Amino acid sequence: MQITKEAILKSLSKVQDPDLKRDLVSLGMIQNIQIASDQVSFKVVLTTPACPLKEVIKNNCLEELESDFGTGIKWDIHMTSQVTTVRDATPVLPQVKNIIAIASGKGGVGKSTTSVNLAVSLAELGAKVGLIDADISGPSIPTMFNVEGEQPAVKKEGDKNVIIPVTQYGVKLMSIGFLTPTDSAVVWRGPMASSALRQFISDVDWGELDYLLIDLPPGTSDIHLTMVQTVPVTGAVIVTTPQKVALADANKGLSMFRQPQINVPILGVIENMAYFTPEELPENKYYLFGKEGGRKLAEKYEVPFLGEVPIVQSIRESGDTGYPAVLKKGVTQDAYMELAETVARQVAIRNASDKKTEIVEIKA
Ligand SMILES: Nc1ncnc2c1ncn2[C@@H]1O[C@H](COP(=O)(O)OP(=O)(O)OP(=O)(O)O)[C@@H](O)[C@H]1O
Repeated sequence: MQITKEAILKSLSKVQDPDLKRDLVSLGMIQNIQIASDQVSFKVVLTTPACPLKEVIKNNCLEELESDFGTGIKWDIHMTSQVTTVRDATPVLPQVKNIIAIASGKGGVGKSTTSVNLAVSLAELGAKVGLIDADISGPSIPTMFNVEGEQPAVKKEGDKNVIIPVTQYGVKLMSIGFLTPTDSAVVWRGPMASSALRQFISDVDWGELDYLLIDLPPGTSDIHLTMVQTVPVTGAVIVTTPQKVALADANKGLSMFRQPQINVPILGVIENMAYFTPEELPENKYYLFGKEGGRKLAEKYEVPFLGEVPIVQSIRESGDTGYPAVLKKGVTQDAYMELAETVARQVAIRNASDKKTEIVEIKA
C-alpha cells in the first residue's frame, strides 16, 4: 500500500482505545503525521496523563501499520496526552477542564485525606490540578498541605478583587480554613459557607486546570446545592469505609447526585480504610470494618469501583504533618497513584459520552 496520510489514518482507524471503545482516528487522537521516504512520525494524543494503557495502544498501532505497510518503515510514534473536557462552552471557569466533587455520606471516612492524595497524585502524573476545601465541618486541607496560617494574596483585575490560590506540592488550593484563624471557634452557617464556595469558584484566579477537585462536607447540605447551582460539575466521587453504618449514608450521598434535578454523573466509589495493614508486612490484611462494602455499593448502583486504600498508620501521620502519603515511596504511594489513574480514566470515559452537565436551577 502506498504511504499517504489517508492510508495511515485508515490503518490506524482499526485501533481502538480500550477504555473509550472507539477508534483512535474518530476520537481525534492521531495528530501531526509527517511522512519522509522510509520514516513516518505521528502523535497519539491520549486522554489521561500517564495512561496505563499507553504501551498497549502503541503496540496495537504498530501491529496494524506493519500489517498494512510491511516492516520496511521506521514508525516514530510519540505518545502524549491532553485531558479532555465537556466544559468548553461554559461561562463559569472556562479554563477548567473538569470539576470533580468528592463526597461522602458520613464524616470521618477519610474524604479529605483521599482528596488531598488524589490531587497530589494527579499533579505528580503531570496534570494541572486545583483543590477547593469546602468542608465547613472541619476544613483540614491547610493542615494536610502544611500551609496552615497562610493567607491567599489578592490582586486587582479592573475593579474586581481576584484571589490568588495558595500553591503547595504542585496543587493550587483554596480553603475555608484560610478565611478563619486556625484556633478560632467560628461556626460557619450554611449561607456564609455557600457564599464562600461561590467566591472560591468565581473570584479565584485558577488559570488553566485539568482537574479542579471540590472536597465537600459529609452528607448532603446547602453546600452541595450551591456547588451544583454555581458550576456544571463533571462528576462525583463517593468515598466510603466498608462498614454497614457508613454504607447506609453513602447510599444517600450517591442517590442525591442521581436525583433527576441534580443529575451529576457518578465517576465511582472509593473504599477507604478497606483493611488494616502493617506497612512492613503489606501482605497481611485485616478486614476490621468488613470486606468489600464499597465494591458492593458500586455494584448495587452500577457505577465504577475506583479502588481501595488500606488503613496505614503513615497515612494518618502524613495528614497530621502536612506531607501527603502519596509523596513517600511504599504501599500507600502505589495505592494512591493507581487510584488517580483510575479516576482520570473514568473522567475521560465520562467525557467521551459527550453529555454536558448543566447548572442546576432549583425552584424554592
Ligand atoms: N487510609 C487511611 N489510613 C489511616 N488513617 C486514615 C486513612 N484515611 C483517613 N485517615 C485518618 O482518619 C481521620 C479522618 O480522615 P479525614 O479528615 O480525611 O476524614 P473526612 O471524611 O474528610 O472527615 P470530615 O469530612 O468529617 O472532616 C484523619 O485523622 C486521617 O488522617
